[in-house]
Amino acid sequence: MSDTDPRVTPVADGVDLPPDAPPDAPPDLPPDLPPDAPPDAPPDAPAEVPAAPPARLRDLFAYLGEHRPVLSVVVVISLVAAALSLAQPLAVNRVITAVGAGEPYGPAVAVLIGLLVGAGLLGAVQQFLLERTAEGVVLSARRKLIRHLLRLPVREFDTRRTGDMVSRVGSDTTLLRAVLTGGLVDALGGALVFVGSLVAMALIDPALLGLTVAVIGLAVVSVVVASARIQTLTRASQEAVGRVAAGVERALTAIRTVRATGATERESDRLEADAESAYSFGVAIARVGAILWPVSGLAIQGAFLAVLGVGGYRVAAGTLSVADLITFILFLFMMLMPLGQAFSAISTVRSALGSLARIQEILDLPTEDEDTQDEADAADDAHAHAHADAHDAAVVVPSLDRLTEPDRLTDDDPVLSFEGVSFRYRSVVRASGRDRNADVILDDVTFAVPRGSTTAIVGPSGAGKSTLLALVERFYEPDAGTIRFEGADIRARDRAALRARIGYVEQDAPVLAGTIRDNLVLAAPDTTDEECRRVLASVNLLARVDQHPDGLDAVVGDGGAGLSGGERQRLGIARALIGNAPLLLLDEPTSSLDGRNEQAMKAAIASAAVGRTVVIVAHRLATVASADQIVVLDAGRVVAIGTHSELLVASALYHELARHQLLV
Ligand SMILES: Nc1ncnc2c1ncn2[C@@H]1O[C@H](COP(=O)(O)OP(=O)(O)OP(=O)(O)O)[C@@H](O)[C@H]1O
Repeated sequence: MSDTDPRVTPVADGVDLPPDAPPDAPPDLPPDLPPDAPPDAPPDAPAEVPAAPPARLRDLFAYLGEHRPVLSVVVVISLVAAALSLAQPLAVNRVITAVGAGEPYGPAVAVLIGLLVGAGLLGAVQQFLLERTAEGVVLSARRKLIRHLLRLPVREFDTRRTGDMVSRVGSDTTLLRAVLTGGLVDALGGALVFVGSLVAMALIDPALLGLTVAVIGLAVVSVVVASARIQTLTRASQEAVGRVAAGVERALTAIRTVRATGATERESDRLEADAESAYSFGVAIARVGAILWPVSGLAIQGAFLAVLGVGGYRVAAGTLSVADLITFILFLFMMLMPLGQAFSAISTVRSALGSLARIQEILDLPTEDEDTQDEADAADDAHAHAHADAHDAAVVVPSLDRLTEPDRLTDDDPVLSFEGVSFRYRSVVRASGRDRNADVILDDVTFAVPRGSTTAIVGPSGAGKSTLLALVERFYEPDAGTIRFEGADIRARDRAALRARIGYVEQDAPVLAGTIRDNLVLAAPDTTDEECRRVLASVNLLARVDQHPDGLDAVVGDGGAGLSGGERQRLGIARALIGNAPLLLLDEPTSSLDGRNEQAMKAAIASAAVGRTVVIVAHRLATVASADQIVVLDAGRVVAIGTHSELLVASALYHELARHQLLV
């Protein structure tokens, strides 16, 4: 990365901390890093969602609430330890007084040693409990995030970067640990020591105490002001870490393309720039932290010197005893210790709040089941649509009250039907702000899929074929129209129950990292090996699996590395078959298959079709020429429906597609 690259303008230079900046204002980013846009967002990154509001202390305490019993124990321990500490100067006073008076001082020394050992032991127990609870806080934050992330509407994954979400689970949660280990609970016990010391010092010499408080007050004010910046900077730093993770994920998932296009250096430079950005925010945090240390150091030294000077003068003047001055100074240090802890607790809590905002941002999103956004948008659109198309009788929007009960279905009723379905991707509409009609992906789509049939959907790339399948799976909701499955509007069915009745093989990544068996039994973990082998044989994959010494335990990497495109797709079909769902949605890969693979794919589809209804998005007409019906989609509209031979005559577009694929 060159020094002149504007993207790596050291943030440490840009992130100056104007004293009058509001606590939650974003740091002054370099000119090309506007606060509302992620620095270095790659041009192909999905539209970023706006940043969530900063987290509050109340949100943080919600995480500690689960651990209330053990934290109560810790607080009690820390209060007892504080009391033991507070008693130490008094014991010292007794020792000095006894020595001065020539009395036996052994018992006083024994008490002092007892106090020291007791405080030390309690400290160890407290430390362990705190560390364990801190791990518990991280664990519960991770659990919540994982549970929530995996249940977000599919729509959210269109606009968020995977690596950034991974980083929230891995890195942001870790910062929560510091809240407990970084002194918050210590500070509670410390508060007792602090107040106790203040009282003792006030009793010994109120004037000296006034002097001490004045010196320390200055330090407290500067620490509180500076720590507000830490929260803002930590948030920015964690955003940068999220971008690094997202960038690494982007590059690694397309590593072959990156290598083949000679983009390795550029990708590497870009990632390093993101890493430098994280570094720069880290340095800015360190700078603020560095201000805190001398401030607390100065407070300690200043208060000590002031007390020593003025107290020494008063001892000389005979208005204060030596034992009282020493006791006062011991209490002074006792008071300063928790103050130092409080300083560090303030900054760690601020850091944690910075990260917590990123965690909360995800947790505040509605899950797929709670989500009403699509429905609300769809209602808006249906309204607008009704106005625009009032004259267009072709757009049929059946209402839910026309539902057919599934148990009243006859064999002649279609298993699946689209009735006047229209759809646009919300992310595109929101991000572009363009004329919404320009983004219509499906427009008044109507067709029925007879029970037991194989229905192919064909059409040019981008016609909306895969989107049709995504709507059946309820990854998105239609803006208008109704999709019925087994007679019922799919919106009236529970998503999980609906999906359990449908086998879905997606186009791009039908294989998960893991073993062949892991992949097969994803939907039905109890499936036996015999059943796995039977299904693999039906999609013509058994011989391939048996070639491998590990058989069903053979590992396939991320994205199915180790299998060919056709094999991955057939493994996906096998997985869908194992669930034994009555409807199979199959999105055929776009890549050209060789003759043998094409035959294997045709055989797999034929096997899948036995006793089932199959809807297959087909890019290669040869694989679906024998389908019972073929739906031709063009720019989101159904332009023809028929069999292969009918369409060759009736549909110019189909004829054209067939001609290109040398089928006529
Ligand atoms: N998640 C998404 N967010 C926004 N737009 C999308 C999304 N998925 C697809 N699109 C757009 O919707 C249109 C239809 O895409 P779809 O994948 O359904 O087409 P397709 O007919 O299956 O194409 P292909 O044959 O190339 O697979 C395309 O213009 C595509 O860019």
